[in-house]
Amino acid sequence: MKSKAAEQRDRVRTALNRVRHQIGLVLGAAAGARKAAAAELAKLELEQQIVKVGMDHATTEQQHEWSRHPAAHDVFTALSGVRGAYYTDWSAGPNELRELVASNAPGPAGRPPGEWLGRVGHNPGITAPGLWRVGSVTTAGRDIARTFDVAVPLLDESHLAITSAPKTRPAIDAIVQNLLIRVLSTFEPGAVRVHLWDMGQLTAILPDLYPLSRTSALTLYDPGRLEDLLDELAGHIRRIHATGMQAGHTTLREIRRASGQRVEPFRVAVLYGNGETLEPERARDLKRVASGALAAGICLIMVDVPTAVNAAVETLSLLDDRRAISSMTGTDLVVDLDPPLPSGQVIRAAGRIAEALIAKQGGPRSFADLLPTEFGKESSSRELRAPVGFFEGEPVEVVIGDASPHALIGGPSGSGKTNFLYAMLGSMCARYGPDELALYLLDFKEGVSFAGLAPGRKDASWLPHARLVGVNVNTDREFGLALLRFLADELRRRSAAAKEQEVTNLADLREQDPTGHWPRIVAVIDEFQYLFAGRDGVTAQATQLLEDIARRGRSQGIHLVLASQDVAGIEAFWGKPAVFEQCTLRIAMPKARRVLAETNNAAVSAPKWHAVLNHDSGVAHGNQLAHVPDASSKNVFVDLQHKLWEKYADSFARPRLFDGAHSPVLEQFPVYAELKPNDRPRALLGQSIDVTEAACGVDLPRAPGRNIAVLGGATAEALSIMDSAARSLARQYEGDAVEFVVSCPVEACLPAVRELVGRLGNEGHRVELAEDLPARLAGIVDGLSTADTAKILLLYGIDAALPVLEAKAVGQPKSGLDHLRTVLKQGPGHGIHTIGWWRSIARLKDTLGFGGTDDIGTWAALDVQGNELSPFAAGQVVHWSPRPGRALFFDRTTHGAPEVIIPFQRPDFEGTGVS
Ligand SMILES: Nc1ncnc2c1ncn2[C@@H]1O[C@H](COP(=O)(O)OP(=O)(O)OP(=O)(O)O)[C@@H](O)[C@H]1O
Repeated sequence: MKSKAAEQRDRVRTALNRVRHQIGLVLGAAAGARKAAAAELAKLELEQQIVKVGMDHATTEQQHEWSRHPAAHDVFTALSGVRGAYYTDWSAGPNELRELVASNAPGPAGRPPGEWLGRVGHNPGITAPGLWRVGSVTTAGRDIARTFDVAVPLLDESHLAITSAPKTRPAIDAIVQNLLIRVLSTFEPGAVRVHLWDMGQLTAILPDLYPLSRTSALTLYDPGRLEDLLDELAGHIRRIHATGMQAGHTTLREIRRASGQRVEPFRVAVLYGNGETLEPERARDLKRVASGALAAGICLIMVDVPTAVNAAVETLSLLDDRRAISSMTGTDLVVDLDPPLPSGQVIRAAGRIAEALIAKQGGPRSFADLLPTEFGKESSSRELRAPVGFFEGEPVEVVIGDASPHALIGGPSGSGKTNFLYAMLGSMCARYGPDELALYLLDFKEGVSFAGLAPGRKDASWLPHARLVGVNVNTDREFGLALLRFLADELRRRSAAAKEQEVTNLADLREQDPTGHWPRIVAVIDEFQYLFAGRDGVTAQATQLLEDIARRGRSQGIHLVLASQDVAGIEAFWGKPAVFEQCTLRIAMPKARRVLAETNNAAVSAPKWHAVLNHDSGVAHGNQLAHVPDASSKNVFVDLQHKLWEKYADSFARPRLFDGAHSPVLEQFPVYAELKPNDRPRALLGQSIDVTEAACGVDLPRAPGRNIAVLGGATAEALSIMDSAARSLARQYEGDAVEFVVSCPVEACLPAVRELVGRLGNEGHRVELAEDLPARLAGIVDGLSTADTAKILLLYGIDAALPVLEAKAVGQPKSGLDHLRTVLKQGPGHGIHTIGWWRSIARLKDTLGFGGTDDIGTWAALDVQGNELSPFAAGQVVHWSPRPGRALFFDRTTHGAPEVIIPFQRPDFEGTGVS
């Protein structure tokens, strides 16, 4: 019998064995699970490895290694299953992609080159293909069905950034050139412009496209001047943005869609960098351009330019010279790049596009192309708008209105400024009738550039829009001043009318006052810098008036067009920024300096017979290049003028012609012809330098001081003034109601004087050529108190008579000079007026003695200096530079300051020896 203890031990042992068994079981299960897990892990690792490398991409050794894996069979079976299923789904994928590319990259954008290369595109550029082919991707399987096209968006969709791999420049050039020729071949010529910049080279960038470089379709930039390209692009962006904003659009695409017109070409700018970051300023500019470019139809293709831009960018990273990774297809797919298009074919294609573009531009257009089919159909109520030239066949317009009220035109001599003015005036006059546009034309140049616009001897026609034509005014700056004064007066008149109608601009005034005559006024002043040619009163007044007109003319429809040959003209503005700033329309002829903004060099490179038009104060983005047709050749403008003249001449008055080279003729002066006997005779001395044709005259009432002194040694002018004064007075007295007493001690002048005496006598007047002047004066003084007949004393060269006058006759208390002084002092009150010619001021002073200058109430000075005249002009400073054919005239009763006049041309007569 087992002891109790033994039994207990057996029980424990048994229990322990059971536990051991259980533990063994658990451990066995755990080991099995672990093994299974390890196998699963190995299987998954294998699967991962296979997926990573690709079932078909493994090397033979790899394949072999995999096949030795215990799970190889399972894994390959599973993966083949998955892949099979996937490819069953994907079988439609390549096709879908092909169709997608085909529909978004039609024609040259995506089709093989044989179908289009060498043909000129027809797409007008209102819309653009969305994608442009660069290559293809073939997915695993290597069967044709799994190859699909790869294309990138460009133009207004996305930029493209290309990153090179070593030795891939030719491959990159091929990508870029293929893309560019696809783009260029898609659109009609002119619809796309390509800009090329390569940091490393100037000339050898994509040479196959060079045939296009003689057109605007291709522009190359200096390697060191990326800023030029960026500035230009920034300018386009700003301009397009501004145009779009006005019409309520934010992108060029919207503007095109809304207007149905291309408006602006697409632009593709290719930037070749070197993989290094740009200098900070350029990088900033580039970022700025890139962010606004797409909305303006500008696309950047950046090669190795590692600047992150804040805009849509697709990427192509080259793996080698045939393959790349594209952001369009993701990193798993390798793009097989299209091979370069055959160089010869690209050159030919570029050549054809260039020829088509040149042909389309139609070569130089003619003046007739600027003219509308029907004349005078436009209203100038809001603005004046007229084409002045062409760019690539498209008209380029000048706009003068509230936004661009005044124009500044600059260009060196011979650059075509005058021609431009003619083109502009012709184009405007053909569009706007004389009721809509009134011209005031002034040319300070020597020559007669505007003379043909007024009726002439050879051609009786005139430009009906012209109200005033001033030529040969280079010495008559006062005429410029007169024009400015006239414009300032007109400005006031218009302001007053606007105020009365409670409006603020011309358009509204015309609306409120439809029967009023409110044409837009354009005042053209060629070589305007002459206005500022001296440090004198003319310059000061001209500056003030010009500033006033420039500032306020805008809203009253008074516009200045200031032209100048050289920098001097513009320098005249220094210190007068108001005028300069108001000239927001700038027109720079080739090589013009300072007309455009300082950093804007467009005029430097402008070709002959072109002009850079800029409505934005000369800032680069406002540049518009235009070929200006020849408007100045024989009969070109004249033909238009004849047509306009026939149409309007009956209803509009002829313009006033002021020709500084011609003295006026008294007999041809309407004021002279209209003179009749009257109580207040008026002596005409010459022509006023004024916008309206006015004679300047001296009233000779019976009042003290009403004598006239002609001062200076310029004989011809002095005779002229004496002559016109006498003849005009003669017409205002009945036959013998006046007596002319004439004296002329100057031998050389006697024939002229005798001629006048004869003429006055023939007209029935009492006229006496006094031989003994002292005696005659004594007689006049004696008869002063009883004088009833008016007397005009015409005393030529009194200074020559002074010795005789000073001598006292024996027994006489008074000399002839004393009598003369009495006549000068008391005569006018009794209707006895002296018109005397002193050849020097000193002699006049001698004549007057200590009695002061009051008896000389009016004078006309010739070749005497201004400072000598002060005592006769109430002590004021007198600016006067004597010049032939002009006199300085002052009438104490009517003038604040003296004015320049033009003595009349004395009728020719024989035998005077003085002319
Ligand atoms: N667009 C053009 N096409 C053909 N010929 C032109 C053109 N522009 C100007 N010309 C010719 O060039 C010459 C000089 O032109 P224009 O008189 O207009 O120059 P300018 O700049 O006014 O010179 P200047 O200030 O010396 O008068 C003229 O004989 C004119 O016929």
